[in-house]
Amino acid sequence: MENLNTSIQYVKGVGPKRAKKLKRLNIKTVEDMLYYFPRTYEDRRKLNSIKECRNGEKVNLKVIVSGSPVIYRPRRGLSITKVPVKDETGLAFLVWFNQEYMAKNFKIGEILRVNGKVKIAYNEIQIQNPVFDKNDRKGEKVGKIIPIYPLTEKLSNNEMIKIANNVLKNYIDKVEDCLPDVIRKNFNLISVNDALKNIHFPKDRKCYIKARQRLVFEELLILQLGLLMIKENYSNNKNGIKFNKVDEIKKFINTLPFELTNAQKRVFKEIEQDMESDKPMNRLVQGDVGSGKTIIAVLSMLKAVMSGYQAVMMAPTEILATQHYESIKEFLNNYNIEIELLVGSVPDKRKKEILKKIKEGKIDIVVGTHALIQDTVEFDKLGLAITDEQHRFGVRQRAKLTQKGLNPDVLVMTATPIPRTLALILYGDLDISIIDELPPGRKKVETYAVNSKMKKRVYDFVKKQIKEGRQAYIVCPLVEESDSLDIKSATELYEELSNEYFTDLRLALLHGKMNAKDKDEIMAKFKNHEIDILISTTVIEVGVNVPNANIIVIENAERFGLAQLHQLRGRVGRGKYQSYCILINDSNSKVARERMKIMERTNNGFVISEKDLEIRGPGEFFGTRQHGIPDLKIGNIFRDMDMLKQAQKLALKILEEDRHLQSEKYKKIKNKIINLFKDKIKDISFN
Ligand SMILES: Nc1ncnc2c1ncn2[C@@H]1O[C@H](COP(=O)(O)OP(=O)(O)OP(=O)(O)O)[C@@H](O)[C@H]1O
Repeated sequence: MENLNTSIQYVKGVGPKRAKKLKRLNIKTVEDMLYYFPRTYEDRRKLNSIKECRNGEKVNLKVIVSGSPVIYRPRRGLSITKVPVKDETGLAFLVWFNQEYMAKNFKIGEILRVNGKVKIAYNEIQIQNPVFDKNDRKGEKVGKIIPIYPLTEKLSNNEMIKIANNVLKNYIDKVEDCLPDVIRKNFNLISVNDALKNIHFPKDRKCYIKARQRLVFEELLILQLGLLMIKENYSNNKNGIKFNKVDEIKKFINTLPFELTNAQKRVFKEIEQDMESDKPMNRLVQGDVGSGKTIIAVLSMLKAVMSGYQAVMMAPTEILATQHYESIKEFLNNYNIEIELLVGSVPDKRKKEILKKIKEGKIDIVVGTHALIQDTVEFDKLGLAITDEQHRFGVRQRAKLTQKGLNPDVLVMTATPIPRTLALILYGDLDISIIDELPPGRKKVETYAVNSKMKKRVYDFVKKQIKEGRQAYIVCPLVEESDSLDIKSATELYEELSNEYFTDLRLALLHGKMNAKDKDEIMAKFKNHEIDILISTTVIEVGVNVPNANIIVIENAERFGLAQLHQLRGRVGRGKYQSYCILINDSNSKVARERMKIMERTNNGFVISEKDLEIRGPGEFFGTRQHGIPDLKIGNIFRDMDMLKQAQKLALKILEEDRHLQSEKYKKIKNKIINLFKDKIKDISFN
């Protein structure tokens, strides 16, 4: 049973107790440990001298034990063990607290390599709780680069180092390279064995970089291949629905109050072709804020319903689902089409009725939130599933919705433009359509970044706009990670503004913790212009459409990422009025200043997302986790962009040559792909 699937428990130095703790880190087998990478490293190669010791710094010393260990017990419950040591430059003490057994470890004259933090106390140089190697041998702890692992309770880094060491010693030869030799050669990658050894215990920086490169490349290639294979698998499945050519659609388009933009026409054509083919559609529609995605969804649903199927649309929030529901109803009010809204706040009795009707096929179009993916929702004949993602659903949730029909067509909509390279990873399983044109007549939202000293002037400006008949949003500061604090700050701002600046105007407060009915009511009032200023947390961030609102003030704008600012700004500039976005911020940080400048300069979401990638640290707003793609262990889709591009190219080439990875040389990589995706999506058959 000596293979990589061997339970970690049986590795030397582990045992059942440690195995339990390792399980918390998701390390169950030898292989898991091999692929459990250090989070960082500490370079303990350079030796210091005692003379160089500065308070608070970490040092590596080579010393000789110069006297007998002494134990002090200054008070009950505290013992101090001190071992005097020296080198040519001075004298120091190794110090441990409540570890009297340490005293037995040392003999006078013994040579040690020691690593620890310096504490200068009572005129003594102390190294407190140090780690050490004996006999002047470069051992496990001092004299080399030491890996620092992500840890869990009661499991120390030293224990992890030992385990990693044992695993490498006993199993590294069993690891087979999943990358064929030609790929390794072409991309100048080291063997997996060397890479694993050096990622845990790098000899030097160069070895580390080589190791990381190899492992990142492998990881990105596997991910990209997997996503492409899922897409291929899906689109080659001939058992999709063949929707009818529906002439009525043309008539319907002619009755719209506006003409479709060329981009909308092109994208809908792509959708129509997909829908009419016998393969299931799996398409992403990316469009900048306000580019008119809703009508595309409406047209697609109309086509599905006219072909005798049901359609469903899932949105990330109740406000948005309600809004979609209302606009779909309005667009389709001349047709005899049953449309229903299914969200968490629908009362149980009503919900039951709706569910029954959906199952019996009496409802044609259902719009809703997550409530839609519950098991109780069953369709009679689901033909089209649309998700309005705004970065909130993942592959799995999408799959859950899709499984409610028999290979229904799938349309994913997103308003967060993403550079193509990233879209290929985040939405690698989808075909992509882009609405890269705004409806005519839209004016650029004028954007100004100001500091909070200007607030009064900003509010005066808001007042002026409202006097002219417009409406405004004021977005509250984002409070870190805490809903309740968010609400507190929103409530305070609301009170301050109602009592001080806008005493004669109609204000309302909107935040995520309000119940759905209240939220809907406020949104409805705002839409009907019964409210002048909506003070809100970021719940309005996505998709809200009130064309008469022409000004948005964002407080503490520096706390938002660029994509989010762009989304928020997208709430205005949706009608015929010149619109304004005021970013209030007092931050002096370079990144914040740069963000504000970009916002002032451009209204184009695609440009903004490219810039965002350039200036921002990785992973700030679109954590891959949200997308449901497997977590990356070592690669970083932002920092490793170059490698990502290479891996993407290679993946396409490999699949061109061998669509199902059937040849012997890809067998190992195929197994890795299947393994990686197995818990993510059910029923993927890589035949
Ligand atoms: N071709 C068009 N010409 C004029 N107006 C249009 C056109 N297409 C859509 N609109 C209108 O533009 C507004 C924005 O459209 P929609 O709400 O679909 O945007 P969106 O793409 O969903 O944006 P967001 O992601 O910001 O919600 C709506 O009021 C819609 O009726």
